Amino acid sequence: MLKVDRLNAYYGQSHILHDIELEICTGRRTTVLGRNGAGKSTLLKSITNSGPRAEGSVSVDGVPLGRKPWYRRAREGLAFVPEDRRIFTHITVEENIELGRFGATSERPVIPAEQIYEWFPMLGPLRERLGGQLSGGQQQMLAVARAVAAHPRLLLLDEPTEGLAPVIVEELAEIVAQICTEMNITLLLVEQNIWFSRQTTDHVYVLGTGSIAFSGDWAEFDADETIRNRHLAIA
Ligand SMILES: Nc1ncnc2c1ncn2[C@@H]1O[C@H](COP(=O)(O)OP(=O)(O)OP(=O)(O)O)[C@@H](O)[C@H]1O
Repeated sequence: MLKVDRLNAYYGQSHILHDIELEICTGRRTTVLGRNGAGKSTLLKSITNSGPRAEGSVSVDGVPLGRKPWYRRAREGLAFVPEDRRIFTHITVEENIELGRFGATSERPVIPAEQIYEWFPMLGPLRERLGGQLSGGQQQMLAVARAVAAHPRLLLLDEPTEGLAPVIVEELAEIVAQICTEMNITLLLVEQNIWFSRQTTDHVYVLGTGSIAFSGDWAEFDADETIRNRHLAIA
């Protein structure tokens, strides 16, 4: 479904990503693990054309994405939750979710509000609260809720667990896994949190400094101590 071919990305003169190749089939859930500074956010920003200068090709279902920005792709079923979440702070939780709905189509009908609050029980009592009055964990829940409100077919998540309390990480993992399964969403997650990745995905890439160092399932990942020691600094 999503294919990334020989992707190179640059910030000014700095060559950050080197010949990245990724392939994610429909309905698969994939994580890209990497240390701080490995290039995870740069990868998602390159795919979504929202930052670095990128060369190479990114296609969805065989159609090259070109330079059209990702926020204009909601109606194509593509959703992205960036690291900074982009919550609208001066409108309510309900209105933030409402805004996410504009990307729905007749083939991918809008998700009713009640279904969203069932998936994200934390948000129900906060419906009338302004986005700017939420905690970090509540904002992250809202960012994911808004992204799924239009029933996407492909969801990109940039380090959703960053700065969250362990109990919220656990809740978010359960929700992400449930939603992706129920709606058959293809997921590309970039993370440092291996536990969260393990709960939510079935295929792992490891990004060394700017290039793919490993690709496999969790059993293969667990068997490869060298990869974990060299690129993730865990035993
Ligand atoms: N706007 C920018 N301008 C110049 N260099 C940048 C910019 N953003 C990131 N970089 C550099 O690109 C490299 C990869 O950064 P990136 O943010 O993609 O890493 P990351 O794996 O997402 O790390 P983190 O987990 O810390 O967010 C780093 O060396 C970083 O300093």
